[in-house]
Amino acid sequence: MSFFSRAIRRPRCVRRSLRPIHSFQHCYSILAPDLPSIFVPPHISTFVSPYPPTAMLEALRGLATPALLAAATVYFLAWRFGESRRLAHIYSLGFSDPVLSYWSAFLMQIDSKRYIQKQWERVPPGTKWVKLPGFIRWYVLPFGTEEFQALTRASDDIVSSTEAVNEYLHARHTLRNDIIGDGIQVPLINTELTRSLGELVPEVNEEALAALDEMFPLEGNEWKSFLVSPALLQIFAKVANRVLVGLPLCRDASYIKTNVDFAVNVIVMSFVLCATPPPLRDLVDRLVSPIPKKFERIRGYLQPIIDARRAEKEKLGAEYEPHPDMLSWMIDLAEQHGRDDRDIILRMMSTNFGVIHTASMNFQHAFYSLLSMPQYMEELRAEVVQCIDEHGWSKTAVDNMKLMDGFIKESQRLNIIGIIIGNRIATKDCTLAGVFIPKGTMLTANVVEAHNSRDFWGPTVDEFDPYRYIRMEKETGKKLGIVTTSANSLSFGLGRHSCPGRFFAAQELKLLMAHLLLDYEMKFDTKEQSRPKDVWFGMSCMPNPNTRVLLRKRVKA
Ligand code: HEM
Repeated sequence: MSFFSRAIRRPRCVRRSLRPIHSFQHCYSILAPDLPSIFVPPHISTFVSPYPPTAMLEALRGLATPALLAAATVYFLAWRFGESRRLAHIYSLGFSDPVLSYWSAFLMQIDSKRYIQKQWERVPPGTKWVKLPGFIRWYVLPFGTEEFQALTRASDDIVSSTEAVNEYLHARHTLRNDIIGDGIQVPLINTELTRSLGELVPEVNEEALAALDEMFPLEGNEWKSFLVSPALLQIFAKVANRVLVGLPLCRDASYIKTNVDFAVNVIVMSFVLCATPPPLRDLVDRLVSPIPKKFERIRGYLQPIIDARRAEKEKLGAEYEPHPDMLSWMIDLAEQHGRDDRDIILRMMSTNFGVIHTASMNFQHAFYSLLSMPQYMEELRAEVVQCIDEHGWSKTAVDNMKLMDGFIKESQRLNIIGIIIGNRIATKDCTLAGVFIPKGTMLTANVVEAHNSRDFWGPTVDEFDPYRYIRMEKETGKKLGIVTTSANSLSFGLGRHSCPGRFFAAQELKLLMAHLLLDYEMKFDTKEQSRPKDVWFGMSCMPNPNTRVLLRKRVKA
């Protein structure tokens, strides 16, 4: 009684603030009744809780039923309307249960490469498709060759790469795929750009030299330290824009920066929109997206050029010589399809998004592989010198750099930029390699397995061997270069939507590497001169953005 009265006499606010401590005391005494109350200071332990233990247990018991009911409802809804039930017939890499699969998704996010490797090893032989848990959805992957081929051969009206991009990049908002989602500009890369690669070598080469000089300025014979990632982004943006818009715009620092930033904006906005409930996405996009401003800036650069080229064409008539760049091809394309100038500018921005970061990341990986295996430098240099001596800076010379090709391809094999590649969404219920795939399923391929399969690559699968492809070409008689895509070479995706820009990309990667080898001495600017660890986030990986290298001008013999 005296305890009660003491407690009652305390002001209400004090009693309230003590509630958590009292609750803890009660739980503690229930869980460990024999232990002394070591966690509770003596002046507090003399108080009496306003909630006697039995009352609290009653309260908890009262809450238990609604909590259980709520959990059962969530579980039922997840099972009834979620993807898990529709994909129940497909083997799971982890828990298949609609709720427990989130635990698998969590484990997968922590170390996705190891997760998929370990789970893949456990798949029973004869399995056709498997599914990988994500936080947002399941990813369905072909397990065998027949299923992989079914995926690569499936037509666009069954599996859509555009719908997949619309989902994971929120491309309707970020890349304005609501306007340019028909992708009519993509064939220009396969046709006009790839056909012009030979003619473009002198220009690409000139731009590569100018961009390297600008981003890695050196004087005398001193070593100088550079942060690689931002420098390479600029270099690749400039080189690519030499063939996208030509001179002088490709050297305009502000235009280049706007395009590089735009790509980052697209990624950031795709995360923001992913976290936004679908009905609010339009609004959030309108309120926070920096992309419309980027569009206005790019329009400021491109519109005068578009106008000038049209005026020139009108003035010169039959004597007009079109500029050999993507902008000219896009202007013609827009004319054929009756599209306005906004359409052209959006397509140019979308192309820029696809060319800068991918090439820069692939090059960083190859560059860091070279710095960590300097034993290959002399052989690669010798090859470059021989090819240039024989053919000058030409397409033939670049094509003949076989060791360089193998080196970059081997770097792509072992340094992946994500564990899955080639996302497609099933646009209707369908059957692929004999298995039912429901509408809306995200299909994709396992890069980790493709690039590290001991069965395919043999016992040296874990070794970095740039001669691997030269040997394989001799043995099989099949061409096997950076640009070759197959079930075991997925860096450029798969099937009919594999990267059409890979021929240009291979050319620029090789040209830049050739110039670095000929004109620079190089090493890591790190303590042990070792390669900094790649950075993984979820299913994606990028070369360490803090990597610094030491460069100095190379004295040529
Ligand atoms: C090393 C550099 C590059 C890498 C690693 C790369 C990689 C990829 C990948 C993985 C895809 C998806 C393929 C699929 O879904 O199956 C893709 C698509 C695409 N890439 Fe690249 N790419 C690179 C450079 C380029 C360049 C330079 C261009 C343009 C000149 C380009 C234009 C495209 C286009 C337009 C698509 C979409 C194709 C379609 O939907 O049909 N890429 N790229």
